[in-house]
Amino acid sequence: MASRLLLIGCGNMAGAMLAGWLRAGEDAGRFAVLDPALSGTPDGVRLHRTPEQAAEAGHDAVLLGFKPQQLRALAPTFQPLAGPQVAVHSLLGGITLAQIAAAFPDARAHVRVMPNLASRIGRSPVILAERGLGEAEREQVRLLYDALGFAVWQADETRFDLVTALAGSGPAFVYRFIDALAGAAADLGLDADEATRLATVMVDGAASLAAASDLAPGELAERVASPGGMTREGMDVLDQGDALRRLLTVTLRATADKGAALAREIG
Ligand SMILES: NC(=O)C1=CN([C@@H]2O[C@H](COP(=O)(O)OP(=O)(O)OC[C@H]3O[C@@H](n4cnc5c(N)ncnc54)[C@H](O)[C@@H]3O)[C@@H](O)[C@H]2O)C=CC1
Ligand SMILES: O=C(O)[C@@H]1CCC=N1
Repeated sequence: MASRLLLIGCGNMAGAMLAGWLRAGEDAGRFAVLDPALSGTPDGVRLHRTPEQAAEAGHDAVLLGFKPQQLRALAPTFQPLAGPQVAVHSLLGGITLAQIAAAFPDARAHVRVMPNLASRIGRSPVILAERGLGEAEREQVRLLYDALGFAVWQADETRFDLVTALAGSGPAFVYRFIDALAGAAADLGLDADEATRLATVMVDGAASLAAASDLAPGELAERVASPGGMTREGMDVLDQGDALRRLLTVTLRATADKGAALAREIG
């Protein structure tokens, strides 16, 4: 990995990544944070309040963890932190490698990174794209993000908004599903807290089983639905007119389209 990584903006997402790296046993001294709004950082992680403080401490890579809409306004302030010895990594949803490179033209390499909040527990997919890394450093970067779950290069950057919708935004859709399932059970008579607890543990177990199994999710679903039994009745409701698939197609399209819109906004 880059030996010293400066996280510029460390809110929900970069904070989850930092927690994930420390949980994975990375040395806290390798990380520093630049975020004027943060009340503190984990033990051993330096917190800088100004770019000047951060510049003095030094780093080999920066990870942009603020909002995409802030890129244009903040880039000039942070350009001195992204000189020819530094690689710029970006979490900014929708923002392309070309836009990151245009904002930080002096940096030696640029990496687009799409994790999700499960980074905190080392169970996030992390999608990567890059410009300017050598072969050996590509592997070091992959290993850095692999510590947060499962990191993979996406060679075709035109797919990045779609993988963002699936893997980065995906947890929000799963949480909506859990809420809806628990809410439905509560509407049908179950205690609301019990319904939420059962739905959450069920989704955790079902997802873990799918991840550990050689069987495709569709095949696992068939194994749950005993012939002539209860589950098929419910699956038929979800499958009617491809209702669930159609809903998720619209959901992913809207999410990915917003990525393109954010990129257009930046120009
Ligand atoms: N929340 C998520 O699950 C995911 C978020 N992302 C990306 O991560 C980025 C951050 O999103 P969140 O963490 O959700 O937002 P957030 O609002 O929780 O974090 C943003 C952080 O940036 C800091 N910040 C604002 N202005 C700053 C400045 N001038 N200098 C330094 N720091 C500054 C804020 O104090 C805050 O801590 C976005 O670009 C988003 O697209 C990517 C994948 C998933
Ligand atoms: O909502 C967002 O824009 C970010 C990108 C993926 C997840 N959160």
